[in-house]
Amino acid sequence: MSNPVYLALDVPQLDAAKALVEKVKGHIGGVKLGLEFFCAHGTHGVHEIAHLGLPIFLDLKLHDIPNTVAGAMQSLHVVEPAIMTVHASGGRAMMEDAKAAAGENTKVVAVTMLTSLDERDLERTGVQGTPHHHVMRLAELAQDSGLDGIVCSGQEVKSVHKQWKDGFFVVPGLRPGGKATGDQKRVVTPRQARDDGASVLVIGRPISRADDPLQAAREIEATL
Ligand SMILES: O=c1ccn([C@@H]2O[C@H](COP(=O)(O)O)[C@@H](O)[C@H]2O)c(=O)[nH]1
Repeated sequence: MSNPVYLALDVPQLDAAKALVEKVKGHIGGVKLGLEFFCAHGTHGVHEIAHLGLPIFLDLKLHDIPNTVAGAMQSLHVVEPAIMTVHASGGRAMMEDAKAAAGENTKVVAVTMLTSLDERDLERTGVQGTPHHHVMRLAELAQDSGLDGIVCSGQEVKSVHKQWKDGFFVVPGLRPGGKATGDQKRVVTPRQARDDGASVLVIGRPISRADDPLQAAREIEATL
């Protein structure tokens, strides 16, 4: 089985980002580039990281009207990402159009509820119910919209996997035992998420901010 760990490369300098990937590359399965990286380096930066030879997950969490999101997906064909994200709360038409506009080798997955939020945060945005209920509802919508899978926390992935047998599940908010959670609220260990059905494990700061990123990546790999 290939390594499910995608390193979240939330590093502003391109040279530092490339050096980090070179260092840990034998112990990860892919690289996740998000807003911080893309706003600083755009498609040029994505190409530079892609040249290092690992699959690219472009996590831009697109959320706009269907026509705009479809246009953005088309513009991003040039970087041929293996995985891309849109927000499930953008609705069915937006997700359908995003999938139709994506490159044929790109999996499109929908962010359900950010792992930095808990039930109280949900309530404050006017949504009633538990995170579990909210994620299950948005997962069903993403599936009905023809997407490949969703992004959810490790606390929901087991239930989602039962409901959507062949779905592709991306799980961030992962912390090896005892590591600082920072801004993440719905957290599990990488091993727990993998055992519960995650297809991709997104891990950033536990590797990128470790005193020794290579050792941190090796230790995580050894738990899987
Ligand atoms: O719900 C979500 C969706 C995306 N993310 C992204 O994953 C990484 C997590 O980084 P850590 O340093 O391991 O916390 C980050 O790039 C987020 O943008 C998420 O955390 N939660």
